[in-house]
Amino acid sequence: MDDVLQNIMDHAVAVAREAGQVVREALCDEKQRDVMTKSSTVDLVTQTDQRVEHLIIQSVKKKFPTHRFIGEESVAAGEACVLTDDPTWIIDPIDGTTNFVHSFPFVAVSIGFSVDKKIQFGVVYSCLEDKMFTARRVKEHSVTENHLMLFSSISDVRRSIIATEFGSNRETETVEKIFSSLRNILNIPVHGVRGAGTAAVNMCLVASGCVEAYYEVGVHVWDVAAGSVIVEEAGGVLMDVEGGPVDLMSRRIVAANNGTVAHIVKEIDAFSPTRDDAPPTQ
Ligand SMILES: O=P(O)(O)O[C@H]1[C@H](O)[C@@H](O)[C@H](O)[C@H](O)[C@@H]1O
Ligand SMILES: [Mg+2]
Ligand SMILES: [Mg+2]
Repeated sequence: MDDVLQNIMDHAVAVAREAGQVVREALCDEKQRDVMTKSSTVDLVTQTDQRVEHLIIQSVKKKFPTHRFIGEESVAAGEACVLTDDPTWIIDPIDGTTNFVHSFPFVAVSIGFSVDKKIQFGVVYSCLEDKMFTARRVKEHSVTENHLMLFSSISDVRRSIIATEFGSNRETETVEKIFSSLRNILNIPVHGVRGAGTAAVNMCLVASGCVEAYYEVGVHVWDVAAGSVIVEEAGGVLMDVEGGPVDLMSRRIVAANNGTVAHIVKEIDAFSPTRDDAPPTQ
């Protein structure tokens, strides 16, 4: 199985790079950044998101015809978001669509691969930085192209930088919760709070030791599937925002180094968005 998995992972890296090239070219063409909206007026999608997801799925289907898919834009188009034991590609064609639309320079292609409901490997290609992050759920972990993982050993949360995002839900109660968590964390006080505008890149920042923790409520499984392996294989931990094991379908995540995770979890004003795998409402 090892060689088989490596073969699949090599394909994921190659197709992520190909997809990244499409994204880079699309950035120079305003038409390809024309905005449509999904769950709210600030939940953006472009024809490039759809095109890149199609490219990835078609490329994988040719090589691995029995594999299944959970893709952000396919789910938006009505496909079910159900993780089975079958080999499944979990795809976010453009993580950071708002960044893409505004040319804010952090945009990633994120691909996680799951078997038996466990993510086996993750590939995050931060395509404007041209950084490829990969990790496989075995002892080995690697970040190609010299982007070494330098995991943070800071255990004093007051010396940390915490990454988070504001998401795309602007309901008053949600915004209140987001600011309540942010206020608690700033008041620790931490050195700073940052956000790259993409969950996948934020998780790679944790794996690289650039930030000590990343948390968000409202993410989706395609935002965090790949990053989850990258963080764990770098030596980090994943947790639910109220402590306990993370559930990638729950839309809640903390990814952190060991020293700060407990402190961050204490400060988050948690809430529970509708799960990714909830049956559709009629
Ligand atoms: O929709 P895309 O794929 O760009 O992903 C999301 C980000 O990854 C979130 O962290 C972020 O908070 C946003 O919700 C953003 O939408
Ligand atoms: Mg995303
Ligand atoms: Mg996306």
